[in-house]
Amino acid sequence: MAAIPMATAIAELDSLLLHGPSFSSSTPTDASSANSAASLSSTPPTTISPDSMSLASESDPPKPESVAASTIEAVIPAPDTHHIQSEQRESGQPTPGGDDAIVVAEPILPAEPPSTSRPRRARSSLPVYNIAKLVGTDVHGRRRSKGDTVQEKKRRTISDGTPTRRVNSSAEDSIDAAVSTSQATQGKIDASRTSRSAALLNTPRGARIAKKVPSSPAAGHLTRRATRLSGASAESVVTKLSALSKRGKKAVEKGVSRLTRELRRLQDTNEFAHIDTRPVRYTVWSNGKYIDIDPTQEPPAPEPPRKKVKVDESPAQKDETQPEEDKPKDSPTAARKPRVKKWLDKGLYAGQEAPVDIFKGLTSQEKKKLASIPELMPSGKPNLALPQPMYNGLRILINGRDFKLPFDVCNPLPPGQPKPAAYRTMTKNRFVGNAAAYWKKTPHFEDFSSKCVCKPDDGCSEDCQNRIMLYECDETNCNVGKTHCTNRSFQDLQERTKTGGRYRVGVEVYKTPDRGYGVRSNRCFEPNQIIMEYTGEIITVDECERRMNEVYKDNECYYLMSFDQNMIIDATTGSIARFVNHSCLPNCRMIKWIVSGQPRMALFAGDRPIMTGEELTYDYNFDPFSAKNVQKCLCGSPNCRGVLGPKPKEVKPPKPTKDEKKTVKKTASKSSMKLSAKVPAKPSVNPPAKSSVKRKLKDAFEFDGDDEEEVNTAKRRKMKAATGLKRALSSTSLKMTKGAAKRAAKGASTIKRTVSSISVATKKKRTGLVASSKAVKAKVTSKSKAATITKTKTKTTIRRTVTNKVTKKTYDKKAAASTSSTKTAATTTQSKIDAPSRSPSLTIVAAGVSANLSITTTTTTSSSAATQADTTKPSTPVSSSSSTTKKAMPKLTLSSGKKTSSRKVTPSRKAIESGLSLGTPASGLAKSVFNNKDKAKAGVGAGAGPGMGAGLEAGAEAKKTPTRIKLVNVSKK
Ligand SMILES: C[S@@+](CC[C@H](N)C(=O)[O-])C[C@H]1O[C@@H](n2cnc3c(N)ncnc32)[C@H](O)[C@@H]1O
Repeated sequence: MAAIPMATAIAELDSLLLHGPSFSSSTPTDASSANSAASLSSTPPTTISPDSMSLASESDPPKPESVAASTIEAVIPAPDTHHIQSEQRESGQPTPGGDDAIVVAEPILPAEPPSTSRPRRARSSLPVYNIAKLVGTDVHGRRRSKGDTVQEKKRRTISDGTPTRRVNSSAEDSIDAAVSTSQATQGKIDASRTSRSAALLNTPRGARIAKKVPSSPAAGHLTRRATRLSGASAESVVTKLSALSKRGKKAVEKGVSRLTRELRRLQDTNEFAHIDTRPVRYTVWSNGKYIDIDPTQEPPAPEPPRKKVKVDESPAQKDETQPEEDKPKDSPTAARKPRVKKWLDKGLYAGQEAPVDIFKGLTSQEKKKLASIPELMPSGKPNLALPQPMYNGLRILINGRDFKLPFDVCNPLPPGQPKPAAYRTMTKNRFVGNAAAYWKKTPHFEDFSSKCVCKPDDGCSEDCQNRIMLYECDETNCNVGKTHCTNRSFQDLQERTKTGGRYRVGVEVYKTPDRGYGVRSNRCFEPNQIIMEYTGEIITVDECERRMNEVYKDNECYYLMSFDQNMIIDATTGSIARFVNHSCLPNCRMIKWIVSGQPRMALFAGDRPIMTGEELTYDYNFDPFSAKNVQKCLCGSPNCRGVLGPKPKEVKPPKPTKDEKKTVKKTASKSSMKLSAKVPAKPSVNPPAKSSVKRKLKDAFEFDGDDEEEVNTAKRRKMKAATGLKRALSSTSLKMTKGAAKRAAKGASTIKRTVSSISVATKKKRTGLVASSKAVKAKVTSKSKAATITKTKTKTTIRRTVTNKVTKKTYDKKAAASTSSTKTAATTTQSKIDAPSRSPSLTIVAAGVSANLSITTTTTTSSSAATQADTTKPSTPVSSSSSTTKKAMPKLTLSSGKKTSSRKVTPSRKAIESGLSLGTPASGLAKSVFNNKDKAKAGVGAGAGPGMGAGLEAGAEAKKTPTRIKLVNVSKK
């Protein structure tokens, strides 16, 4: 092997690499050399052909044979002359690296004879690619050509900074390409040598490289080694090729040849080789959120330990609830101990004992019903797997109930309802002004000190006398105790709502499409269940009048309701019950109860359950007093009355039987007082005329259309009462009345009241009633000027004044209660006579019939109104006003007497409520005392209800419009 200068060898090697073995046929010529030189020095090509010099080494991989060639450490004979070689020889430049340099090169192949075929460049069949364009770098061409620095910035480097090819195909690129190809071919080529060879080029880059390239081979070797260590070049294509078969290699070579220059430029990078040198970071996700854990940051401070629960815990529980940090660190197992979830062993009601006595807690009726359902009777063997619900299940099974999912499971109510403008709420009634004093003077139920006589099994249900009288049971008046008592609605309400929440409160205000605001249910309610209390300021009539004239004169809505006696609830400041609208077919009732001696009004569900989302309504029994104030009713019920007006009156009384006539006779003769209020109304319309009497009687009986069944019952009862009354009225003469009044004055008249078989009287009181014959006569002649009801033998005097500007009615009532020692055949009951000093509607309780027995007299002239006004002069001892009738009510016997039994006369709770609901809002006792002369301000007195304001305003129209005189009478036997 002949030694040749190293420079020559390198030059030859470069030449070889640049041309590539495959191009050897075309390279030997000088023309091609010149061509190559031109190519090397040219600006980056925009078009590169496969036979271009710059691409030759890239596009044509070495032959497989050359891969297997071992490293040659010798002189490599130059296959052909090259212009660089020539230059070197001519210039006599020393070979960089010296003679001892190790050159790694592939074996030299024998030169092929010159090809006779046309030059490749001329071959139009070969595709021509604009690589720069393809890779998107052609836009930088001009800038680079001007020596822009971008050129340098764009240069890719391998890990140790060794420059590789650039996009353009300048001379240095060509050299770099050659070097890369050489590396790819042999994998052992010394980069420093190549760089040196590049440095030999007479180009700016050559000059730069010449400066940078270290002169010592060791330095170059280091660079080489570092390049290999980068990981990218070590896994070169050629290395892979060596492991492939011939065909596989060809395929790879073909693929490689198609690699774009850009990709090839990148193939040594970590990204290309998918080598991620960054440290691995594990992301942490919690509850669907990415948690950025910065290892440099300190872990967050542990949460402060929670407050200790006061309840006693077992040691095991304590151990579980103890925070991790509190646990001893020397017991890692304890710290890692997972929390154990406890599951019920069996069934929904696991853990609850099956009731031993399934009758326990049921009412007597429920017990009876349960006994009639064999399926529900205990089989003797308790079902431990699925015991029945302990508390309510059986009751629900017995009674049945419409079912709806609980509120929090299924809430059909759309949220975000518009709410009324801020208004002041009041959860408890507040007496304003003289109202409190007035109430204290009123003979209410303080003297009702006896307890009910219910048994625990009964649970103060339908027959509880407290319930019948609309007293709520409490510790003082209940015989069965809180556990069994079911007559504690207001207490239940308080219990239910004390913790608040939509479901517990159960109602919400919402905007109705056409009636302003309304109230709807947020939950289900059972029939007759208390829903919410109607609270507000309790004011006197005078105060109400003042407010109407001064404060509310411009209001469209009034929230005034007749409450008790002459008092009114003004809910302008009050509970949201004031927003409850009217319906002619309501699902609720407004009922007044006495709770711990105080009157309270509340909205109760009607006779059917109320579903979630239903609008709550009750019948206002609205009396507009004037056509001017009539409002159209928009309740939309099938039986809608069309206007917000009073309940219809109906019921044609049947002809009385002989027995009834006799009874009436007796009744009339016995209690003349009861007629004192009634008599005046009657003759005013029909002195003796029977047809008129009939009509009046027909008018007299109102009924509540809420409950059909109840209505029927009420009708029957009313009919009986009506016959008696009719008879009494028709046969009453002045003389008789006078005599009766005398007897009453003597206390001979006994008022009986049959409520139930339970005697509730604790005090015997005698009531004397003096009804002046003059007053009665005046009433009969419709001049009713005065009626004096005087109860003598007691010293209690109640002055009740319904004040209008002109009208005043004064009652002197000297006994709050009377005694009854007389007993009926079936029941002997003496009730407290004056118990019904509650609102007139409540007086129905005594008779067990429809609460309000009203006689409406229509007077059409102002003179009659004036006459009435006269009757109400303060100086005149009272009269036929509604107030009078209220007081007289208990004294009018409606029961048929002889065959009266407790069962017969005991009103059902529904009947009472029905009657009450009738009486509460605007049913208007005060309406009866309608003082035309004074512009109907008497209407305020008891007009009550939302319609009261209208009643007041109607006063102006009083002279022109018919005056309604409504007398409400309830008698007691
Ligand atoms: C006590 S307020 C009831 C709450 C009232 N909707 C509000 O927005 O304040 C009574 C008034 O509501 C209206 N209203 C109630 N029920 C009605 C009905 N069924 N049809 C028409 N208007 C009704 C009448 O204007 C009535 O004077």
